[in-house]
Amino acid sequence: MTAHPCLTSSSGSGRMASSRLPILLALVFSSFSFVHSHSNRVMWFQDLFPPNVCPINAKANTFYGIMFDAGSTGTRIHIYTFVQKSPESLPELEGEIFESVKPGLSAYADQPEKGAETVKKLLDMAIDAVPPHLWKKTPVVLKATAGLRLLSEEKAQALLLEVKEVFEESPFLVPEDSVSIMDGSYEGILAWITVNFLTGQLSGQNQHTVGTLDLGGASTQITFLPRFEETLKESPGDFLTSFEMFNSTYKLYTHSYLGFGLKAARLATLGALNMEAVDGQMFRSSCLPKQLEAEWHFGGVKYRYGGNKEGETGFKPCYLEVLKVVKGKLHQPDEIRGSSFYAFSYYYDRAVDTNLIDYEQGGVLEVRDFERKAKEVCDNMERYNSASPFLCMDLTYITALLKEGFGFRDNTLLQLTKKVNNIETSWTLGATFHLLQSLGITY
Ligand SMILES: Nc1nc2c(ncn2[C@@H]2O[C@H](COP(=O)(O)OP(=O)(O)O)[C@@H](O)[C@H]2O)c(=O)[nH]1
Ligand SMILES: [Ca+2]
Repeated sequence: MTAHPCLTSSSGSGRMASSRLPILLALVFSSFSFVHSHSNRVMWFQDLFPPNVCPINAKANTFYGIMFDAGSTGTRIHIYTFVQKSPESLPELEGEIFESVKPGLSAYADQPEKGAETVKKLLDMAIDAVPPHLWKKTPVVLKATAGLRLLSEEKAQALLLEVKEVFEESPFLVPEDSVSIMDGSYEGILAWITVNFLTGQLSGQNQHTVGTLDLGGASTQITFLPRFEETLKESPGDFLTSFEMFNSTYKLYTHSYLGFGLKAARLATLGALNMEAVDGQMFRSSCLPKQLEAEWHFGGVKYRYGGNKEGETGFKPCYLEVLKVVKGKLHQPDEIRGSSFYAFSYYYDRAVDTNLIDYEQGGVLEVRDFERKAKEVCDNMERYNSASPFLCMDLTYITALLKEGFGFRDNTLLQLTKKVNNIETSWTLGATFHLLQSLGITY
């Protein structure tokens, strides 16, 4: 029996999202979201369309791009669908299938084959999602971020090599350099491209671009388009990068701070970052519940940590501890103090965890909202015991990073966003545009 072309199958709980986003015109959205929970599930529209007009599989002008984000805390696949309506028009982004696994590749530092296996499982989703006749034309790329940057060259390369083999055994197009560690400055720029593309700021005449803040597990990025001459003059040279996209050149301020992601900051606060032979040693902090004693695995290393049994706990001593991690370590461009930023990843997750924003909707916060919440959590540590024991430390770190690290004001506005028009706000979309452009497929 021939399968209906609308029939897709999925190996996990992948999410299919779609939104049509013409690139240079005003945005018109028609979106839906769909959750696969079993394999071989029929798409919602199977009965609505005869096979020859199936809206996804039957389009001759549909093409795909597969981008893996090998982050420090997880590996994610983003399968983007594009549609070119006529030879003259620019392709539109139609939708995204997204799935993730934990832990990230760096947790397999000593078992690279096992690490690559997690990538293979995700790639099987793409086999189901992309019609077979397009496999050969669909590029697949993996870019690793801070988790792999922190591993030794040898261990990182062994992981990348195994992943490359998985790609080469797949039916997809494997471009040169398909598996690599991404330069930190690209991480910020590509996320900035994604957010500003999705919010329509890269099209038309009046572009009011927004700055972006990404807080990962091991590194954090800040990116914006400087408007003031002083910013260009006063920023260190390697914080400014020119980038060409959609026929425009953007001179962006961007920096990736390695070791300043949320989880790396936990280790730094505990005094355990970059420590050799930490096995058995107990790290204590006033940011943790007094009686707590536990173990934590990060980047393939086991850490023992606990509260200040006898000493102080609460926001004040915690803030002082965290301050040591950030104070004087980050560049503070004056220009950003009064502007607003899009913030995602762990900024978003911790705001959701503490009911500052809704998980689906996101929301707008001021920097001081994180501080207020940090005080509430740290000064009532036992009440928040059910959530992560690191909640107080995480919120205090976010507060210190924003205020003392980047130099934001208490009332600086943060637009907390996970998705725009059903597409994940991740650097992966910007990276896919860049990839398609470099392959001459589009843009
Ligand atoms: N909005 C969004 N957040 C993501 C995505 N992928 C990862 N994150 C968030 O990124 C954080 C983890 O950072 P990770 O990428 O593992 O660490 P990094 O290597 O230091 O960047 C978590 O808060 C995740 O929720 C995504 O596709 N979209
Ligand atoms: Ca990341």
